[in-house]
Amino acid sequence: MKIKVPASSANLGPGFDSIGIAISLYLTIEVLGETSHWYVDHQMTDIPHDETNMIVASALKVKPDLPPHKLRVYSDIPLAHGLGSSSSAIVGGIEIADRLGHLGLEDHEKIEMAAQMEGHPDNVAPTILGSLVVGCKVHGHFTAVKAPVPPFALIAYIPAYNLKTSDSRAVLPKSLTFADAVQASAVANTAVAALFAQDYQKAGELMESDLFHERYRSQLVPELEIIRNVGHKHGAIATYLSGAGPTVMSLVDPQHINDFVNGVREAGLKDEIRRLEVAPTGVKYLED
Ligand SMILES: Nc1ncnc2c1ncn2[C@@H]1O[C@H](COP(=O)(O)OP(=O)(O)O)[C@@H](O)[C@H]1O
Ligand SMILES: N[C@@H](CCOP(=O)(O)O)C(=O)O
Repeated sequence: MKIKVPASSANLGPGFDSIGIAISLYLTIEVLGETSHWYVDHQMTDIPHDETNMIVASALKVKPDLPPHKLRVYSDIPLAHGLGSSSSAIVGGIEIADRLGHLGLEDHEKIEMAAQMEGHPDNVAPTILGSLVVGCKVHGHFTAVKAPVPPFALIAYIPAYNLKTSDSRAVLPKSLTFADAVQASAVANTAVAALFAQDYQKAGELMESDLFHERYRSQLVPELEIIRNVGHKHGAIATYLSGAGPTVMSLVDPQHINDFVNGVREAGLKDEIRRLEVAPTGVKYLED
């Protein structure tokens, strides 16, 4: 059995810890036979091969008595780059528990479990449901709603350096004043309304007006402001910090992709640029 899990790009600017989009990079997990102990065969550096591996640990949180198996893992999701690798690992683990344990979990139950493990639903909800999802925690439980997908190309600038989510969260303030929280959530609310209304000029402007996290994190990812400025001249409707960074994501008019990419290169940025698609479906189970 095989499990295919998309990556995700969270926040979309002001939707901090709430909004995310599933994208066309994948974690693939092959579940091989039963063994005496869990073993994860993979080529990633500094990632455990035993039951402490995040995929196995997540599966065991859901069903502690799962019999040990050998897994083979392939991934084209860069680790610690703001493209949701840890959420994909968690969601993959939950799917293993569901399939091997014959649990018959519904999507909303998977979202609840995954978001409880990750702490927020913005990566795990699109990874489970596919496409663009808005979610939150209310009365201790997670809930999520699919939103229309903007018809723009997703162009990711993926810096070579890593940035762990925990390090990027460490620069955020512990609290906001009441007035700042009201203003930041009003921007986010209006951005979501513009996405549902498919008013992309307004949505783009509001996606670039986050007040929750980007201003604190831009010191860690100087490429954000540079690419945002390129986008204003070369056909992007919005540029935001993908997840906790360092990937910078731009929504670009498909007719202007070459202009935009040339603009990024002319601005002196030399790391990887990838055109990604929105993944319309979330985690998938494939018989073989
Ligand atoms: N395929 C995987 N298998 C096991 N652990 C993984 C996998 N992908 C990610 N992780 C774990 O998640 C960590 C990266 O998480 P994080 O810092 O939140 O960055 P990201 O933005 O990529 O989610 C890795 O160091 C590793 O511990
Ligand atoms: N809302 C979180 C999202 C983290 O996403 P990741 O892809 O960097 O794990 C945050 O901004 O910290």
